[in-house]
Amino acid sequence: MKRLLTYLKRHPLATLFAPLFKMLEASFELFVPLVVAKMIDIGIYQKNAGYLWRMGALLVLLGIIGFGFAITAQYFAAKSAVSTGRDLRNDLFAHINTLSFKEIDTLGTSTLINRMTNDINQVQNGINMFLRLFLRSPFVVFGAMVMAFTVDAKAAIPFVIVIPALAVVVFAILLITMPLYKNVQKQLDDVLLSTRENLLGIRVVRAFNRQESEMESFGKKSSRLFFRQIHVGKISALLNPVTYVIINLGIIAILWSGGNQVYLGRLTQGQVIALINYMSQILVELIKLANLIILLSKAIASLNRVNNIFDMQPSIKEEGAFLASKTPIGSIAGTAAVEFKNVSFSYNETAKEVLSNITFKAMPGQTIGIIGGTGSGKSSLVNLIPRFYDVQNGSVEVDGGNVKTLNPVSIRKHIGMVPQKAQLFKGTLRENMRWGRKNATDEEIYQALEIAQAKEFVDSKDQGLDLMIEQNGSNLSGGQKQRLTIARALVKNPDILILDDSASALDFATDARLRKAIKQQIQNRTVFLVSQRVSTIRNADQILVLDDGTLAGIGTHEELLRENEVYQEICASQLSKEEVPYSVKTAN
Ligand SMILES: Nc1ncnc2c1ncn2[C@@H]1O[C@H](COP(=O)(O)OP(=O)(O)OP(=O)(O)O)[C@@H](O)[C@H]1O
Repeated sequence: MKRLLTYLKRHPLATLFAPLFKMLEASFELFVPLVVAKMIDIGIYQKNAGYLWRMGALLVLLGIIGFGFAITAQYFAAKSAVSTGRDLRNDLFAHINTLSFKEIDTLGTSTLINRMTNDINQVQNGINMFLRLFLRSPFVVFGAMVMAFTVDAKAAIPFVIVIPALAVVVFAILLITMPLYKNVQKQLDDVLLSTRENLLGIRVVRAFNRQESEMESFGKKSSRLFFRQIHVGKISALLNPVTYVIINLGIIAILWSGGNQVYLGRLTQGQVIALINYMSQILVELIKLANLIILLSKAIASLNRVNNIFDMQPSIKEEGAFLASKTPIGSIAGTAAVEFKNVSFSYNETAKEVLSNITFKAMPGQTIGIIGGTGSGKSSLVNLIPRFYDVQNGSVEVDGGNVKTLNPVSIRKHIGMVPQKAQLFKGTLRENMRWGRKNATDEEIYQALEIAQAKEFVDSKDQGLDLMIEQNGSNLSGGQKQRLTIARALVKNPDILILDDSASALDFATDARLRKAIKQQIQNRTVFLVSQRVSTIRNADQILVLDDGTLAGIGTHEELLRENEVYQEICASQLSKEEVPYSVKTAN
């Protein structure tokens, strides 16, 4: 709540004017029954047409002024709500961008998207309604009661009974329904998450012919939402009949006692009508208030979920010593570009270690091949170099500095990372290529495309660097995307290039040409080549063989082929017998 207040304070005028104008509108509304009473008692009773016209005009005037105030209040309430929503959304997006992968993995992307969209929208709607009604409704309820007493204290006694009775009913129903509405909201979350996951993975769903079972599972979640909504709806539906019964009993009481008073000449007919009108105003406002409370309870639940993300602190902060961006890595003679010293790592403290006791040195200009079975820890290992995660034991050093003491942004400036999943963004090819270096020239981009073996296919498209890339690169093939992501990393001209299985969708010939071009054209750069293919890493200066998170061997292709059983097994499954002359125990 405190956080929300600081956001509302950024728009003080709109936030104050909205309830203020709503109160002014309500004040005008409270005079209407009095004017109607006068019309009955004087205009109709005395058959005074002139008076009726004047009072009629006054009613129209009250209506126009009230309408003006209502529109102004609505404008300010919407302005405050929308501005607060925008600020919250921007700040939450910025905050999510500071979170480390550890937190993002824990929360999950779908949850984060939900917080950014649905939850902030709920908060926005809550603010809008709150500013419009939180002062107006209680003001009208008590104002109408006070006005009723000014009409006639004795005849207004039913108000003293009806208002508390109404309040008790409304709040009892709210008390029962509020937790139920929370459940509805939770289920709605579930449905939204499921929708998002299914639509993002629609190709996989179709490929596995899972439509039926996915529809069934979605149907179940959707039905659960339906039943929860119906259940809470049934209880909420009691609100209207019960409140109408109470109000009508109040009206009967007013009519009965008021009628007697009119008969005795102590009260006029107009005054009785005014009392009935005030009773109706109270009913309408109490129902509005109940709806406001329901909406607020949803908005508060959403606000709490947004706050949970705001309260989450990044485990890796953008602080620490700066790795000089102007001095290339490898300038200090004898210092390794990257060094792992007894590194052990797991994704969370309680989980099994994904990497255990890894020690190796990558000297500047060396190419390091990393090979191992699926899930052996190859991607996890390279993700530690740009400090995407922090290790639990040992240390990862870049250019002689422990990454834990270095500002992660400054480390990443030196690294060109090509992740396993090729990810491009909507925009032109040129915009995508400039992600690592804003001012890269077309010539530099073409040079990178050439090394990445992507120039030919870019040239085959008429638009060249203006080629429009759709969301997620959906208008490109898997291999084309991979080559473009490699080119994007090369445009950055990094000191350390990490290719995490980035050529898996390329044919062998293109893969070979790519490696040759990297070797010839990017010298003095340290390159990490992660692959499951022996052919990709066999010419590396050093090959790390990973087996279930441990370093099973380190050396050149020839050394490992001679001495390392795990490597021999991998080679035996991929290379010809002539290329693997050594005995392999479990070769296939
Ligand atoms: N974000 C994560 N959170 C939790 N566990 C993870 C995460 N990423 C990977 N793992 C686990 O860490 C282990 C190593 O995964 P990693 O991706 O490093 O293997 P890999 O050798 O690169 O596999 P592949 O060749 O299939 O890409 C696996 O058991 C995997 O389940």
